[in-house]
Amino acid sequence: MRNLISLADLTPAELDRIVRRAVFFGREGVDRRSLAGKQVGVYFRKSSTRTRTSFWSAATRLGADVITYGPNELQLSTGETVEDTSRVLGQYLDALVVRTNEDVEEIRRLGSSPDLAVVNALSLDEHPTQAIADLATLTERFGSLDGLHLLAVGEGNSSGAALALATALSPGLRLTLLCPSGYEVPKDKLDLADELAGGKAAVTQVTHPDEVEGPVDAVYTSRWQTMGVAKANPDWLKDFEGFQIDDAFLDRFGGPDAVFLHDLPAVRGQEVTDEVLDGPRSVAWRQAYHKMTAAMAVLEWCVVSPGN
Ligand SMILES: NC(=O)NCCC[C@H](N)C(=O)O
Repeated sequence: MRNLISLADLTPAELDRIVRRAVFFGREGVDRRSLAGKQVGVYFRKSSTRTRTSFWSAATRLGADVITYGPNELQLSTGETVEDTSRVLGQYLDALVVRTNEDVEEIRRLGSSPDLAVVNALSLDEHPTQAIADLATLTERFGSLDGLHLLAVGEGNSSGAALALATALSPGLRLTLLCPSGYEVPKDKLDLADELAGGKAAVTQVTHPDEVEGPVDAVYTSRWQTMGVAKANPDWLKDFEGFQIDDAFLDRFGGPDAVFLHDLPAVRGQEVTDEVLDGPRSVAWRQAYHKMTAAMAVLEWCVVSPGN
């Protein structure tokens, strides 16, 4: 059993293997039995459309049985400790997939039982399985991550932080984060990315579009209002002027084969226009599909770890 709580816990080879496995599922089909007889819990304390359903579907397609818990269904909500919860659930389950409003360190406590593999399906500060789906989408599209330049635009949220760590672990991939001033990916995550890459992560953060050094192969955005993160400034939308991805933005930074990614859900007409999200350069819907192949790859890696 092993946890997948932060990408920072992985080696470059491990991340590469999980991403390749997700691409493999996308190519060869998603009905496998490698988790037959296993039990997977899915515990979501926040809203979810893609991640919860894709993990459930992934576990079922791999042959596991699934039990799901809403925000108030475990005794955690009546005061049982996280460690006691982990110790008990580890006797029934092989894996627990968790989405919470806490940070990575809180999920680590839930992963304290050696008998339970805990998967971070979004914490306040990192969204590792999203980044795995994102890298699988890019690998499938371009054949390799080597030499790609990804531009991630908008609020520097958990998806942006995960992309920074994933980039640090993916030699040849370059990431530019374009976040309005005051909404950047936190410095501790960028420092961690640097540390992972031996002091030279190919990650740059800028706060104005004029500072982006293109061209880029992919433009990524995320909903500007991150779940559970209230903005101090009631006029915050003004801070995001010039950050909407429309065709002109894609033309300005992207080369002819550039693609558009979005972790979804989208607020159409805000961070992205319909023409881009539904247009020929969008791989956002395939990216959503890869949430499931990534979930399969992660569950296998955590619970059974087959060689391919
Ligand atoms: N694909 C997803 O997992 N979407 C959920 C929202 C992610 C976004 N980064 C947020 O926290 O608001």
